[in-house]
Amino acid sequence: MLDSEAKPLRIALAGLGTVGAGVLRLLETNRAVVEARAGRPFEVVAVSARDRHRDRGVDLSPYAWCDDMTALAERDDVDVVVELVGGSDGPALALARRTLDAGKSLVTANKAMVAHHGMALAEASAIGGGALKFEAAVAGGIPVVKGLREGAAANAIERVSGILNGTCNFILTNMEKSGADFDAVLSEAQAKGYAEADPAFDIEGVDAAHKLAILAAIGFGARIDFDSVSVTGITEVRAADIARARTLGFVIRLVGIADCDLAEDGTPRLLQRVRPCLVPRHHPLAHVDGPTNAVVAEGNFSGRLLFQGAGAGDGPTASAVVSDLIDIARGDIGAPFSVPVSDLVTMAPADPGHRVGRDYIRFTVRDRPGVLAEITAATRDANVSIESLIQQGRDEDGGEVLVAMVTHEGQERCVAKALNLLEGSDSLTAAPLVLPILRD
Ligand SMILES: NC(=O)C1=CN([C@@H]2O[C@H](COP(=O)(O)OP(=O)(O)OC[C@H]3O[C@@H](n4cnc5c(N)ncnc54)[C@H](O)[C@@H]3O)[C@@H](O)[C@H]2O)C=CC1
Ligand SMILES: N[C@@H](CC=O)C(=O)O
Ligand code: NA
Repeated sequence: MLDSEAKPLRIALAGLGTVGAGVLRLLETNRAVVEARAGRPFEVVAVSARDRHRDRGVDLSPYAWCDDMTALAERDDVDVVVELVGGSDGPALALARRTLDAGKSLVTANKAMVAHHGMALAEASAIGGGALKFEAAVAGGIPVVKGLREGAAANAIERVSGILNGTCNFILTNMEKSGADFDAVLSEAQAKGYAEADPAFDIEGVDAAHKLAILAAIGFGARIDFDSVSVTGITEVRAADIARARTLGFVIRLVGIADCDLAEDGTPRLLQRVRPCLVPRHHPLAHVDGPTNAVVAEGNFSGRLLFQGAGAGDGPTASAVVSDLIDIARGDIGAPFSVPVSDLVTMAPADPGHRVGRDYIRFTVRDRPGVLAEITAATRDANVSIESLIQQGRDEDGGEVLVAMVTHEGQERCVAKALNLLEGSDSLTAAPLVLPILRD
């Protein structure tokens, strides 16, 4: 219940784009419910963005305007700064550091900044005493940071995986359903506010990698290691791959997976990868469509946990930002990751070569005799066993055809060796595309 005598939570907001304007709208619409749950009034004191006069569909007149966003951190009338500007470095990072160094709390949706600087920010938060919260940074509106940090806290987490980028999922599912063109669907995702300011972060898989690195840190109690995430985006996936995958009983989704291996001396190693995968049609991730995200966490006592919901867009992301503000208003300023930053372990990256799995491999080849023999000689010499092979169509000009194969289970290093043997071959017109097949 709202205590009318309680001190208001005084908020400054930097960034008034898709998410920032969404936060102001949510606070206007849901003020009563938000304040009742927080037990305190919420007062937005000041705001900052690039353009004061842009029409955002929200009334900015009640709030002080700051041209210099980093000055928000110095204001005596502010308890918490909400950073919704974006960019791993630059003004967003300067604001975040100054906020935490001033002992104030920081709420951010900026996964790029948390993936690159999360450890330093967590240290600043521990020293200054302000909270560091970033629920909106991972899978938008899905309460997965809280879910892992609190709900699954009793478990050793064995694996975290999921569909972590709404833009890519929107593109892949639209290409699958309507045969739409990649660029047209990307423009639609941008218009709907799902994409990053630079959509290359989305389609090249980097945004999903940012989120995976954060989830891995929370799940495994490890220091964030963004640099060791192996990343492949969706730019090389063609409509023809989606069609062939469908024929074989799969859909294509961009999936991030983080799990552990034991090195020979028994120390745990971390494997983090983002790749377009073939997902069997009966798998729960195959039904995650449009901008929806889903995170699967495997706990040693809870079993498989599935978190699913809107991963992008103004409303869902604003919902996550304001839930962090409610936590801060209630006095929850606990460790931003699952344990205090000084207790997070450093995990070296694992070598994926010995991992066993099945792959879809698509070759783009010249339409001439002997090409298939060349490919199968390479797979034979690398000990890659082929389960099925489709060669379809012939270019009208007789130039290029696609050959798609699915392998039997085998070590990843064998597939890498086969591709190595084919490198530089005059029969291939482009680098082969390898899409792992997700297990159940
Ligand atoms: N759009 C979405 O669905 C989601 C976005 N996020 C994250 O939320 C953050 C904000 O994203 P959006 O609202 O989509 O971005 P946006 O591009 O719509 O808005 C960014 C805002 O920051 C301001 N800004 C940018 N650079 C500035 C600078 N140098 N000085 C002053 N103001 C500056 C812009 O004027 C604008 O008001 C990003 O970190 C993004 O990754 C997180 C989850 C979902
Ligand atoms: N660009 C991101 C926005 C949310 O994090 C996405 O598409 O998922
Ligand atoms: Na979230």
